[in-house]
Amino acid sequence: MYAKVIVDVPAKQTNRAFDYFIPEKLREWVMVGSRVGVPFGPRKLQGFVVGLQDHVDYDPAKVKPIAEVMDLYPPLTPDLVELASWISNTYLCHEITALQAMIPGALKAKYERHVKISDTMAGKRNDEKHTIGQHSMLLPVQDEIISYVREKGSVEIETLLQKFAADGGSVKQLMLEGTLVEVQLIKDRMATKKILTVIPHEEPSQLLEWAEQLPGRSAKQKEVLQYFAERPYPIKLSELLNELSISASTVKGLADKGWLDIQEVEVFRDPYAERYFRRTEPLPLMPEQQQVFDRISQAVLDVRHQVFLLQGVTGSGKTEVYLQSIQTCLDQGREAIVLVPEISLTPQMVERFKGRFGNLVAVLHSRLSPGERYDEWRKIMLKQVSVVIGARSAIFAPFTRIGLIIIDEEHESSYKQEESPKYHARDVAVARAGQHQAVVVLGSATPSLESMYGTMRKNSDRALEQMSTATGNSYTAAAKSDSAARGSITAATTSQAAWSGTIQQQAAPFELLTMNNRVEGRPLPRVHIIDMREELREGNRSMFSRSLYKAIEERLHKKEQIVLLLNRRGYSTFVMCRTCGYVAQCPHCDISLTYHQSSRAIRCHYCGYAEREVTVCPSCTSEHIRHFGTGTQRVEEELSKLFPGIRVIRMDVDTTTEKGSHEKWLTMFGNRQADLLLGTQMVAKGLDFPHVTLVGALAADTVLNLPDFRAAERTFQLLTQVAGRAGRHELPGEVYVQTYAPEHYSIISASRHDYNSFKDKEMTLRKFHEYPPFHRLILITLSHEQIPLLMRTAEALAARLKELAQSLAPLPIEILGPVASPIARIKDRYRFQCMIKYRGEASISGLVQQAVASFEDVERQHKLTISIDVDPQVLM
Ligand SMILES: Nc1ncnc2c1ncn2[C@@H]1O[C@H](COP(=O)(O)OP(=O)(O)OP(=O)(O)O)[C@@H](O)[C@H]1O
Ligand SMILES: [Zn+2]
Ligand SMILES: [Zn+2]
Repeated sequence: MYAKVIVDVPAKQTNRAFDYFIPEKLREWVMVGSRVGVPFGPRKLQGFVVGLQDHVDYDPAKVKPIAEVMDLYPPLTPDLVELASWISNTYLCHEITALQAMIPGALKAKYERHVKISDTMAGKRNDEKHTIGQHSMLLPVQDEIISYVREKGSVEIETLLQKFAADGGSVKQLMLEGTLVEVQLIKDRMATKKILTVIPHEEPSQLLEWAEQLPGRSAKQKEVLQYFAERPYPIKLSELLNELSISASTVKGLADKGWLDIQEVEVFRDPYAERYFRRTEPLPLMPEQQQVFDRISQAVLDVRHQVFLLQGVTGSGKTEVYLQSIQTCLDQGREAIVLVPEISLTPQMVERFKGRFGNLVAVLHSRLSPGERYDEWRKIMLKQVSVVIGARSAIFAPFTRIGLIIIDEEHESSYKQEESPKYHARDVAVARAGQHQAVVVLGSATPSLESMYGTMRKNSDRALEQMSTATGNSYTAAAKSDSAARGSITAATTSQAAWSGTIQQQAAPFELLTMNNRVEGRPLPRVHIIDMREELREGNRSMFSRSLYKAIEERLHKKEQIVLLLNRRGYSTFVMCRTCGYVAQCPHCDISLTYHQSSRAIRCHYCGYAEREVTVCPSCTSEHIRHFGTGTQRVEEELSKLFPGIRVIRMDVDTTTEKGSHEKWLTMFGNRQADLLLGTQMVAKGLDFPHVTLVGALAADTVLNLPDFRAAERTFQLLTQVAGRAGRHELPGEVYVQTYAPEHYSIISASRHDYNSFKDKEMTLRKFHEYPPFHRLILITLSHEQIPLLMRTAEALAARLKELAQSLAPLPIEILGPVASPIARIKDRYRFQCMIKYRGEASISGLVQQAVASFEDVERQHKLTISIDVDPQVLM
């Protein structure tokens, strides 16, 4: 038997599977998805088994054996292995990068250099050691070193050198003469947590009998046996000691007699262990909810792969539909994955799922410690749970019987990962659901235009797609030919250049489901647009319009609650000299520094560079330096000036870094310990507080000015979402939107809760400008320290792309650029970009791969980087 293994080296030369022989003793253990240790050139590396086969078509003597298997159960399921290959093809990343993204950080390999006693020495006495040819005297310290290593089996070199620090030379000597040999071990970054546990393995009657036999002075031991006779269950050693006020030696004495067992038992680090979740029952559904639920649950029951786009206004009760659909899925004995944006993975959200499904739910988010994350993941692995709720990467949960995948707030840009693998969780979800004949529900009040387009797509795209797949295949040969074998390892025959698996490259059209009403017929809040230019003309220079000011005052009086959104990205946070116009810039990036009031420092958000605040202009020495404070901090100050005694909770990156802080603030707000919740986008999503009757958006339109074709869409989404926080329960809500662009269609549509008019207008514009979703984009960013080389390479790459695009003539492919990136320098590296615009669902990955491959030498020799982003969300 042979295994195909992808090794732990993200490089072009190793981006394919290598063949290894499976030794007899490992046959039972090696499966598709196993982690294995394999010899690779002079090293030993971790790798993933991606395939098994009976024979190889070349001299089997050249195939090296697998050295070890890392896990009892493979950490990846076969469908995930296939998905990794799809991701690598779709998003143009190394396959190992995709595989690594699917397992928890705790399982990433840690390579350790150890020494052990050489095989020839193993059976001998220390003083029988031989150096080359001659017998040598054994120094006492060498004797000690050998005995130490012998006892331990193997010792990390670092540890050994530390222990025998004074005699480092002796260690080296022993290694040189071959008494000690170096071995490389592959270890996990994190071990499972084990706790000493006392286990009674005999009947209570037997325990009592033994208690009788004990002499009188062993009263404590008697007590322990009696304790277990009454309560014959395992208990943590520490707990037992505590409970009976005894010492460990008492219990150990009993264990030595064989009357009790003390064992290390694996425990799960559970971040929610101390929390109690009140059980909830399914609510009787509203008519619109019922219709939607019927469609979804029928597809689940039919075991039919279908993607639904659920467009439901804020407060229409989407979550209840998710919960009941999941129940259908669980009743069928299948599993469900729920993705929510990191930022809205709030305690409120977790509570709703834990409340309904209790211990069947695992939670995965980035605020867990690596240990907690690992343990939640293992609960999935060991099938102790059937629902996982988590951020983006939870789409890789190692379930094997997926029936339903839900993506809440599907329009969120955070579903796209910005580092390699640069996948979009929504597209991965559709692919994975296809593997399982599962249902996908994309839910949002403001669906992305991409998903909306998915419901409009006709089969005419098919023809185009088939055409391009055929062309894509012609690149397979090119990719194959450059696969130089390494050492004695022979290249596997499969090439990864063109997708040939079972995942459909193009899914069937999505089905649109809508819910236009809030539950129990509650009205959507009334939205007022405030023209801030008008305010200025009337002499109001404050950041609050007169009407918003009055509205806040009124809520404070009525003891109702307020949510204020400040979209920080567009707000002035820089340091400027009012005399000469100097703006403090990062010396390493082309970006202005941000003022942080709490630390009185100015910082770069890209590279972390920081300096103390300036009081004198470095350019003209004027003292008229103006600090435009971090948006939210300044608003907070202003609020307490205008409304003395107002209780404000501020939520932004500065106040939510600490673990659990998110939860703390929201609980406080929920308990009405504050009047006003002020924050960045964090306050816009998913929150459901009954006493919030007023929502204000300060500087609503700042995103509109960003150089991004999605600016209008993002503005519309953000305003609709934040407006949706008001009046969700009995009390009706009201919203104030302050803007300098009151006539913009995104703001007008949002104020009327009119998704369709926004969508129609925006679709028309996108189509006209040939932007997504009608065309697709691939962004290629090149960076280097020197402009001339960078420019030359960027131009050559663009030319190469154009040349290759020519050969696909009937397909409309446009190569734009190269141009300097909107942020032209980051961390002292200049940046240029090329954009590829193309039609249809065509896969042009082969073309891009081939073009980029011709610049590999430049990349290596000059440390130039070329990064590829398929379907980019951020164009900076
Ligand atoms: N069938 C129902 N009967 C009574 N109350 C319901 C029903 N369905 C949902 N609700 C309640 O209505 C409120 C709004 O529901 P939910 O938060 O699920 O809306 P949503 O569509 O997810 O909104 P958003 O997009 O703003 O997050 C919640 O408090 C929820 O408990
Ligand atoms: Zn100045
Ligand atoms: Zn910087």
